[in-house]
Amino acid sequence: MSADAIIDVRDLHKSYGNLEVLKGISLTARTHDVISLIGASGSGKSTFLRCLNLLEIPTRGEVFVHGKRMPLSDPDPSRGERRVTSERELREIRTHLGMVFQQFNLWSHMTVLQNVIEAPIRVRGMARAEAIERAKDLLDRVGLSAKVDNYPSQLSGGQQQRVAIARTLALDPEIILFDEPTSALDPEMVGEVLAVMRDLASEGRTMMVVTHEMGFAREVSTEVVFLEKGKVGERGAPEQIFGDPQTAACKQFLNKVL
Ligand SMILES: Nc1ncnc2c1ncn2[C@@H]1O[C@H](COP(=O)(O)OP(=O)(O)OP(=O)(O)O)[C@@H](O)[C@H]1O
Repeated sequence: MSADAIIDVRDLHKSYGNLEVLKGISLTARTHDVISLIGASGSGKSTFLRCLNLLEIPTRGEVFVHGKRMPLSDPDPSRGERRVTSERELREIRTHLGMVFQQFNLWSHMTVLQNVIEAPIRVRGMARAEAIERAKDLLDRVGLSAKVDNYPSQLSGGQQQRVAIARTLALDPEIILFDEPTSALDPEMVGEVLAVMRDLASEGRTMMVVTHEMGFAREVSTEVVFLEKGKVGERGAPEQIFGDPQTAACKQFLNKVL
């Protein structure tokens, strides 16, 4: 593993009962990488992303974050189940991995500002005044300084997703995992969220993005990974994948979506 790898995934497998969803995926994300995961519906993109921070428990394979192995018991061939061996370690490692979900997942009983300051105060023990100052800066960056005292239900989907991004940034994670961040949005709101993500990429944030937005994948990624039926079908620079795909499956997929 190279020294600057933030996430190193080795031979990841995931099954739900008899359904084998991930069939051995290896992938490394280094500082400043923007990796887009693309592929047909059901190819395993979201499952892969959720295995990285153990929101799903991989059946086999390992995930290393900064060289530290995610705390999982060894695969048990008889039962196929693995368990988290240290909740404390998992919590610690997760602070390096931010995640933005399709459905925003904001706390509905908290204002926008409270949503953003909660984790820094609770997880990092940051002083309240400092957390508020930082949160206001972040909300300004995502264009929402006027909404700090609103509740999520008073915001559009695009605005809620921008709050979710600010909330993730508040912990200053080394990599941000985006799980189809624009899929739940009305079309007119997709652009404002992608614009924030483009800004993050241009300032060198390390990101892994499951997306159906091929324009974003093509223009912003440093690497595109095409998943096909739970395996890496093809991977490469965006100009390679979009300009000259090598596999029939990737060509067919791109013909359908472009
Ligand atoms: N909790 C679960 N239990 C059983 N099967 C699941 C579960 N989560 C996902 N699957 C199945 O795993 C497969 C891959 O799903 P996943 O959501 O990872 O695909 P995807 O590539 O992200 O698709 P999409 O682009 O439609 O979101 C699908 O067949 C799905 O039905």
